[in-house]
Amino acid sequence: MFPEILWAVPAAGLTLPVSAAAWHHWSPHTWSYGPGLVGSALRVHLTWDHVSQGCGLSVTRRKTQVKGGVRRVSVEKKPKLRRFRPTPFGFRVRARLHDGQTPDDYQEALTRLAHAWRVDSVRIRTSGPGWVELVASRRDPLGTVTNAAPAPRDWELLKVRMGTLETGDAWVIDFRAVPHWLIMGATQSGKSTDINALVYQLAPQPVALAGLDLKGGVELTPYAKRMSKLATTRAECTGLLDDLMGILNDRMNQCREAGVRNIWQLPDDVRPMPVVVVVDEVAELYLMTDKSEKDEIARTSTLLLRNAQLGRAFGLHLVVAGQRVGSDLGPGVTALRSQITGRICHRVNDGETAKMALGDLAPDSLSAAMRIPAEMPGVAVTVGADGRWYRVRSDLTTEEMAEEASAEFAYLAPDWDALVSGRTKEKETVPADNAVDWDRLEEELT
Ligand SMILES: Nc1ncnc2c1ncn2[C@@H]1O[C@H](COP(=O)(O)OP(=O)(O)OP(=O)(O)O)[C@@H](O)[C@H]1O
Repeated sequence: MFPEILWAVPAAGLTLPVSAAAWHHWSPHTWSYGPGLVGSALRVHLTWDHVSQGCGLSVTRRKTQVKGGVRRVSVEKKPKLRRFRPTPFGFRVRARLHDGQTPDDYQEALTRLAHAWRVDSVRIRTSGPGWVELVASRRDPLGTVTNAAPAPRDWELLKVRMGTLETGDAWVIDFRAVPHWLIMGATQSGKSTDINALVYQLAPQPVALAGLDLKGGVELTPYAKRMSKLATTRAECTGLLDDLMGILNDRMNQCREAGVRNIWQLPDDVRPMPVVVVVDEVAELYLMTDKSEKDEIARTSTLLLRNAQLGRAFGLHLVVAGQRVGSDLGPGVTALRSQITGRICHRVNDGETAKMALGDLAPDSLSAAMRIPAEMPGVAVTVGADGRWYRVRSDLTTEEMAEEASAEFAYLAPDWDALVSGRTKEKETVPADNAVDWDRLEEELT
């Protein structure tokens, strides 16, 4: 369709035939990223005809050919490529979908594309009506450790920057989009670092934090100052979950009376504070050491499930972490998993746990999860708001950072009893340097 033009590659002193379509995507900007990128651009555009055919992305169309007499012939039509752009690790490019194609067709072809383009990986970055944007990385963007940046003071409510996606974009957890998260991983795989990041970044926000830690509290006690409630025994866990059910019921009534479906539709001044509950080592909640615990476990399991089912609309969010979950822990675990749409699967020791974490939402991600190497802690496969899976690596948030943030923002932790009785949106105590709003006081007195 486009006339072939002769395009000189000055750096190599070569002259190559390049289509005008390809020329359209190159710019002096492309050159500035070096010969690697130019090589990739050449490879992608010059080989796109047969690569798209080989990857099953071309379609066969019937066409009338006039040459040597009018006749109908079949031609392979490749998808159009647009917007070739450099990225820190490679490039991204948009492909126009043929009629009848969906981004899933590209999802299936990603490994084939990576081999054809001689890159480490190709992933779908984003898609829209009729197009899909692919991002190709020449080396694994997750290979480097990034220390967490200081928590932003201009936080967005219930959003936490966890790390980096393999597309090079930020990996962000947004509890308002995905209310509950399951974090799975073997020991030393990076689960606690995720919880550190959550505590560190939620601490300055007007959010209540609570914890269930059946490892005797060793994991969450450092953050107790910022937590409104920390349960470390089975009885305390049941009590805390009972309290959450009470909060849930109050919020339901409040929403019903106001004629709204969720707390986010309530006016700012009456909207109750969101609560994020961290459950560490979830298997401990379900493991029975003797038969007398049976009823208590069943009760805990039901309460957790109810909170997961109803919490979304009423600002109750669960983060459930553990080394292992399997159906052998009882039907409650499988039911709980089905209520949790956010999944993070670090390196795991058994396929069953990976299946529990990802199998129902992204079965094609299992092999990627099973291949996470032990020498890359923090690397995980996640499924989030867009329903796609991504390889990710968390930023390194240390326990000290989270502990310091907990102490600094301890004054923001609402009193649990007040929260349960629905009396408070925020703890009445304020930091010393901000203890009295003198201007307001003066105004009120005069
Ligand atoms: N994103 C990351 N980049 C680099 N190192 C990391 C990352 N995440 C975790 N680590 C390191 O890996 C080690 C284990 O991390 P972490 O304690 O979070 O794992 P864990 O799964 O909670 O382990 P355990 O179950 O034994 O508590 C720590 O030394 C931590 O510093």
